[in-house]
Formats: sequence, C-alpha cells, structure tokens
Amino acid sequence: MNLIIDIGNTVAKIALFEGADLKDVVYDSNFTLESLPDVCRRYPIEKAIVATVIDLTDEAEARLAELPCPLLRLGADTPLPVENLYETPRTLGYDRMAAVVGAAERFPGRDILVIDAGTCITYEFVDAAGRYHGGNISPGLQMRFRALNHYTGRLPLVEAEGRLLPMGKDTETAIRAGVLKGIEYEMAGYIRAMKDKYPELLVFLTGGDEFSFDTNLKSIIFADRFLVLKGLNRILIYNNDEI
Ligand SMILES: Nc1ncnc2c1ncn2[C@@H]1O[C@H](COP(=O)(O)OP(=O)(O)OP(=O)(O)O)[C@@H](O)[C@H]1O
Ligand SMILES: CC(C)(CO)[C@@H](O)C(=O)NCCC(=O)O
Ligand SMILES: [K+]
Repeated sequence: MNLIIDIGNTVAKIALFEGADLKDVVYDSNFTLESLPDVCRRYPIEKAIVATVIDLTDEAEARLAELPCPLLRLGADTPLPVENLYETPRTLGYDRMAAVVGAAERFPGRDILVIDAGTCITYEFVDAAGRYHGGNISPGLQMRFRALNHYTGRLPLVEAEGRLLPMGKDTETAIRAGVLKGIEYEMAGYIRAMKDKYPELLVFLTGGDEFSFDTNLKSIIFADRFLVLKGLNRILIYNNDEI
C-alpha cells in the first residue's frame, strides 16, 4: 500500500491507498505525527510520500525517519505529471501542486480551476494541456474570523455555525455573514471570471471547509475532500521507479 502524508498548517492528514483506491484517512497532529507508528503497524506499507507546508519539528522528522519503507519528499525537484509554470517553484506550497495533479488526473485534457479551502484558500489554474499556470492565496475561514477579533477592540470571535442572514442584524450575524458571504462571493467571482476566459472550465473544490453556492454555480463544481491526498498518491505512483 501507499502511505500519503499531507502536513498542513492546521492538521496533518495521513492516507492509505491500494493502487488508486483510497482506503483510510487519519487526521494527526502536524507537530508530532504521533499516529504514524500505529498506522504503519496496521497496514502493509510499501512506499510513502510526504508534502509539508510547515518546517517539521524534530519529533515529526523522527517519526518519518522510522518509516519502514522508502519515502519521497515532494519538492521543487520531484518529477511531476503536469508542467509547472510557477516562477518560484522553490517557494510553492506543494499541497497546491498536489491538488492540481489530483484534478488533472481526474479530468485530463480539461481547463480546471482548483479551489482548496483550508487554513488558507487557494485558487489554482491548470489548462487543458496539463500546464499549471499558478494561482492565488487568500485567508481561510477560521483565519478571517480570528483576524476580525484579533485586530479590533470590539469584535468578538464568532463561529461559522449559527444564525445566517443575508445582511447582519447584530454584531454576530454581521460578522458571520460578512465572512461566509465574503468567501462565497470571492469564489463565485473567480469562477465567473475564469469561465469568461475558459468557457469549458471545470471547477474543483477541496479542503475541510464547505460552502453554499447558487444552483447555477453548483452544477459545475466538483467537490472532493481528498483531492490533495489523491494528487499526492498520483505523484508517488508517477515516481515509483525512482524511489
Ligand atoms: N480528526 C478529524 N476528523 C475529521 N475531520 C477533521 C479532523 N480534524 C480536522 N478536521 C476537519 O478538517 C478541516 C481541515 O481540513 P483541511 O484539509 O482544509 O486542512 P487544514 O490543515 O485546515 O488546511 P491546510 O492543509 O491548508 O493547513 C478542519 O476544519 C476540520 O473540519
Ligand atoms: C498557501 C498555503 C499556506 C496553502 O496551504 C501553502 O501552499 C503555502 O505555504 N505555500 C507557500 C507559498 C506559495 O505557494 O507560493
Ligand atoms: K490546504
């Protein structure tokens, strides 16, 4: 089996694949990777890949060093099944590339906008020829709520769940609708602008956070919570002979 480790800014995701089939996903601490030894005992792991968007702690490095199989560390020098046109491949967050690879594998020969709603929200564009053109980074859901609270004297920390109005009628509903509608309109704006330029555009939405869309937009959006993990598995298989 393939072991996939996606270390994010909030949480680490550990996945097991049998060929292209996702068999299990475990959420783990991105500081300690404390679930890894147990995962390795439970599954017959042959190869592993890790992608991280944070500097690893000594403890996390120690868990990786103990892996009972070869480990591919995804980075700027890793051969990829898509062409990378990002001008600074060494500063690219490879979770972004993994999402792009996952989307391009699912729909080869299509223009695709990939939206990943995690700690940050990223918007990536890969064209029908399999070229990754780059994309944008904006604050994620929790980051927006926390920023409003942190940088003001009077704004409380509001949760995403709760009364949602088109226009707020008190501080809490104003903040909740401001953040949620802000993200929804931001995403819808990207989709409309990109669809003008690429009429056959497909849209992939991934990441832990879910959002509502008008029904017109909804019909063209594919949601896959595990797109990054699937992309990482694809990259591991692509490099199978090298590791
Ligand atoms: N143990 C868990 N089981 C199931 N879902 C979880 C667990 N821990 C976190 N989540 C969900 O996953 C979301 C985070 O998923 P996501 O893949 O976007 O990771 P992230 O770490 O926030 O993003 P990034 O990878 O950009 O840092 C959380 O908001 C939560 O809803
Ligand atoms: C944008 C995030 C935080 C999304 O997880 C990550 O991909 C990252 O840290 N990227 C580095 C900057 C860049 O991609 O150019
Ligand atoms: K992410």
